[in-house]
Amino acid sequence: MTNMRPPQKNKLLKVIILGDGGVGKSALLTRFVSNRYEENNFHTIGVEFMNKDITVDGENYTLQIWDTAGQERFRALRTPFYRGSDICLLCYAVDDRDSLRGLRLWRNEFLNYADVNADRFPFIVVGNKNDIRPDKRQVGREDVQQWCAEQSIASHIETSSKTATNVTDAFVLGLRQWKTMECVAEAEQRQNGDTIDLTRPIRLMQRRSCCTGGGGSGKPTDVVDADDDDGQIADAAMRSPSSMSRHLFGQARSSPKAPSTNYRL
Ligand SMILES: Nc1nc2c(ncn2[C@@H]2O[C@H](COP(=O)(O)OP(=O)(O)OP(=O)(O)O)[C@@H](O)[C@H]2O)c(=O)[nH]1
Repeated sequence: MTNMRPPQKNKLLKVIILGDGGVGKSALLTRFVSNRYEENNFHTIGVEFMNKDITVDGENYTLQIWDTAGQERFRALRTPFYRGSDICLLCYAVDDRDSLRGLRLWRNEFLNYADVNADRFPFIVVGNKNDIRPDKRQVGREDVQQWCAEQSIASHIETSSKTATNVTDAFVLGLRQWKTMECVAEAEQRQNGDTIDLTRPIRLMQRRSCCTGGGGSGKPTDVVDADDDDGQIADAAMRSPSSMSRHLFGQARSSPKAPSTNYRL
């Protein structure tokens, strides 16, 4: 007989990346999951996702990250996939002022289709391409801080998929914000008497309490500890076991990033 506990499954969180076409959403995903960067990317058509295992503050997570098409003409292809998101990265490029302005529309589109409480949802504003020459920069940190304050968004980070700066940190920031909000929601639930939402049975079963200790024996790709703050730091899909392959929804594209498995609607 043994006292060993069975290995705990990773918590599965759905992360969605939104923003104008060309700000670098696909590059961010590729850098985070595969640690690769390609200079010439094709526009995403529809949506696609990749999974990535990560350990943060001693807890194991599988992030299912959805990259969406930024071009307006693909709106109908991407919006059905907003539901069930746990974290949203709102992405702009620091050399494109309009892409920051556009985030208000992206946030509204997400709120419309994801049906979440705007005040209780972890939005992270990500300013990509911060490797560009200073004279090319169109968005200063003060501009973003002001924008975030107006939209009541607490978290902002600048990244570069090209130089791999802060890319993991952006996802970890989202994860920590999600965890904070879950803890607040759980505390409120306890105060108001436990209420079980029977409309979300699968997701409830997938999660352990966010306030309990970590552990688990998954095979994390990245490990981030609590102290690392300053350092480099559609339901069928949710059940996908793959952690590295890229899955396409909508039309496939002729891209060097073609996935090993394609799903088409
Ligand atoms: N300098 C620089 N260029 C980047 C960076 N990330 C992406 N790019 C470039 O920006 C272009 C667009 O990148 P994508 O990742 O395809 O942009 P996207 O937001 O996914 O675009 P859509 O698929 O149309 O929504 C590509 O040519 C990339 O090489 C970065 O961090 N720095």
